[in-house]
Amino acid sequence: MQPETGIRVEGLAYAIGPRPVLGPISLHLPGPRVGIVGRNGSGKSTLARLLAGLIQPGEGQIRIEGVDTWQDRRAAIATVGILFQNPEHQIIFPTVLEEMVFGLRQQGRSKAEARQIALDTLVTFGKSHWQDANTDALSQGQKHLLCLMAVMAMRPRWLILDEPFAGLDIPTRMQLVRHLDGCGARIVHITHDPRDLQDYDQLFWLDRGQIRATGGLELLEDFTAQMIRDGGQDDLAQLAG
Ligand SMILES: Nc1ncnc2c1ncn2[C@@H]1O[C@H](COP(=O)(O)OP(=O)(O)OP(=O)(O)O)[C@@H](O)[C@H]1O
Repeated sequence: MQPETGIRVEGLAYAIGPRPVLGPISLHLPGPRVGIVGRNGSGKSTLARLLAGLIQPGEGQIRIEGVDTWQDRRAAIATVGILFQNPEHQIIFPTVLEEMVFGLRQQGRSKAEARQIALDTLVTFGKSHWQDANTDALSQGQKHLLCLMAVMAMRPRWLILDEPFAGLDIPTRMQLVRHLDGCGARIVHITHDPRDLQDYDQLFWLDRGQIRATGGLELLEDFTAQMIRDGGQDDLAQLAG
């Protein structure tokens, strides 16, 4: 039998209390680059966390390269990494090297091996001089890059990006895109901003927890047109039930 490839989402649903937040959805994301676009509150972060195996599906299953990301956590941390919108939610150690070593230790590597891989990764990114830097003293863009380096040190086959460029200026964004393009992982990029997905050809539109459309770049035009129509309304006034 051929090994399973890509991301398979089957009957995935998630609710918070009585309130359905996502799904049920079924998808096959072959990669290498998948874009998911949706409005605020459409369920993007929930989907990102489910894909990375950080929260338990209410119903259904997610398999990435055949690994059930919730059931098999050990295999999952070798298969999928996630970058959050806010690096402050990811960085917990006082120095760059310690931050990078942590995930590798979680993968079961020895101290010496984890340290060596972290140092090698810093060399690959041209950032060896960062190893003893204080993480608190990094700029927002530098914190994003540290998170990317820390996750790439773990050599995931897939990287889930949850609005990774929100709040970054144009040069910082361009530099991060360059690093991402060269990182070698397959990517699921989840965002509210269609401009982030101009180079993506497998696109999905997430709307109120459901997949509203699937397609190529034309999907971004439809999404933008709908967003402009929504902008003419006052749906911010509606509170979630
Ligand atoms: N802890 C929570 N309690 C209640 N409702 C929640 C909670 N977390 C998320 N939700 C609701 O679930 C829905 C999906 O949230 P999610 O954060 O996944 O959306 P999103 O598309 O990432 O939003 P944004 O773009 O604003 O970050 C939203 O309607 C949100 O209000």
